[in-house]
Amino acid sequence: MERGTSFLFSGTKFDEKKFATDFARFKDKKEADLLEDELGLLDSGKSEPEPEIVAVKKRKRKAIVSGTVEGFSVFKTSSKPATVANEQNYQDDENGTSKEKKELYRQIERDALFRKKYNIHISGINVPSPLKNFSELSSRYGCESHLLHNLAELGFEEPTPIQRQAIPVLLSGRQCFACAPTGSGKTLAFICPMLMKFKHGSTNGIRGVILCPTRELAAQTTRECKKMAKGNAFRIKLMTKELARSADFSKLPCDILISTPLRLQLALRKKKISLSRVEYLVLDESDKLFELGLLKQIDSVVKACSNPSIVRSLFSATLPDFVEELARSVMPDAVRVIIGRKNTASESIKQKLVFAGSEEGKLIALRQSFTESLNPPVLIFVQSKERAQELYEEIKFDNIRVGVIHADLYQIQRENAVDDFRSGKTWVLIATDVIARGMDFKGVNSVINYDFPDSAAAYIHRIGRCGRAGRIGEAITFYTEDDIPYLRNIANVMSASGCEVPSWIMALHKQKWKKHRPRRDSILTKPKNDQE
Ligand SMILES: Nc1ncnc2c1ncn2[C@@H]1O[C@H](COP(=O)(O)OP(=O)(O)OP(=O)(O)O)[C@@H](O)[C@H]1O
Repeated sequence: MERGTSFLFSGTKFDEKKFATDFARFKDKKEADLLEDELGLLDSGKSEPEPEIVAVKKRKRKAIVSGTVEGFSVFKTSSKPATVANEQNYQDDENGTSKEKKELYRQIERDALFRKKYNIHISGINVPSPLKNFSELSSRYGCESHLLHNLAELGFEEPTPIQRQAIPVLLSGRQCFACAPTGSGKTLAFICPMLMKFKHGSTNGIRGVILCPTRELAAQTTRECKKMAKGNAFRIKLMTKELARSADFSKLPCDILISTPLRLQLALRKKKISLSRVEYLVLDESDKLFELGLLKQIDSVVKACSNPSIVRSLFSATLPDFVEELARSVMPDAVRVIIGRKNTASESIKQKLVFAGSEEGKLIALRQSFTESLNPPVLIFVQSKERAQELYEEIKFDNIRVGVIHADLYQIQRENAVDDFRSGKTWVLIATDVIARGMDFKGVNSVINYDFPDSAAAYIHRIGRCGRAGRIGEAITFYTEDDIPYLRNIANVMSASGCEVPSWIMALHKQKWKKHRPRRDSILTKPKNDQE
């Protein structure tokens, strides 16, 4: 094993005393304070030149997922870009005077420079200017004052790059697919235009739907949406199991519904919900939602959202070619917004690979780092529910406040695991990929990939639980002999985000990656019955 695994947890000695201080830090530090710390976010982007109004590049791409997806044809009916009264139109005006034309070109130039500064790359015609600041929400779009007040209360002083561009795009009634690094504020980028467009709560049926791949993420997004809507009588509902099974939405006022695809599909089957008035549909973590297991559910939701002027958007930190291809084919006029480079990890995360030799080696390395130094909160990812439980059983008596979360737990246990970790009651959370996407735990210092991730996207999302909103984070990935063929794939992500990778790893062949989940020896050091 590599010497000194514990150096990876740069920081404090792991003893009871230290626990007390840090525990207080997690518990007592108010969210607003934390957010204030996070405002360095905007200066981090490196510019990469790209022409401003770019025709869709003709690229050789991989074949799209086979099989037709009926509901997606619905996209085609509503993809005409809306005319925006309040927005500059870049199209050449035949009758325009040369003075007006000159001003238009100047504006295009100013926008191009501004986008370059914030590493914003766009494709599409007539893309609205990015936001210079949040007050433009009211000067350009007539944003209600309570919304600006809520932004200020949350400590959001400046829009992040994705917010600067995606908000005007969606407010202009344009469909959009957006890719921006983990922790870069995508949630607000799709919530804000919805709340602005809806203005007030109404009893006319559901107007906005946000789909998230997991219940935990749906619950978090609901909470964020409510925070932003504070002071206005919006009905923002999380689709719970009970609501999906028995609620009659014709009698249940709801403006914005946040759900997993499965629960919404269940409710649609019961025929107690209508999505025909939905004006905004967001597919968050869209590449995950487009995986084969969820595609049918997504399809039935898309079909049910039959309003011809609906605005659909796709958001994720990873946008594989097949998703982009699918999105392009069904939303031909959509604006594409990419922040930085596609499919890269956040640059504020220090990433390391550690050879652990064997399963036993991993456990020794983990224990060693716990006893020598630990900088909680720490998230540990493993490849299966069984292994999550095993690792939990192994370290729960190690004088560490540890929790576990995976899909085999009851809903209440999952909720408690998340709440305990958020509040600082637990310091280490062992998890499967169920919380790898979208979860925003404030101040996670380290992510440990105890088991090698099964794809480059999984890696990017897992480690993206730290280093959020401009903070720094540390990601450690254990590997064994079984994982070596896939090292290069992770190494590429690491080097693309500026981390050093040993040259022998960069010299390895890139393996074609099919979900890498090798059979691994049990983590348990004692037979199951001997574990208390
Ligand atoms: N304008 C802003 N200024 C400061 N902080 C912000 C701003 N917008 C969002 N944040 C904060 O940044 C953090 C990350 O935001 P968010 O969860 O939306 O990231 P994300 O891009 O969706 O990440 P992921 O890809 O992991 O889902 C949150 O804590 C959020 O409150």
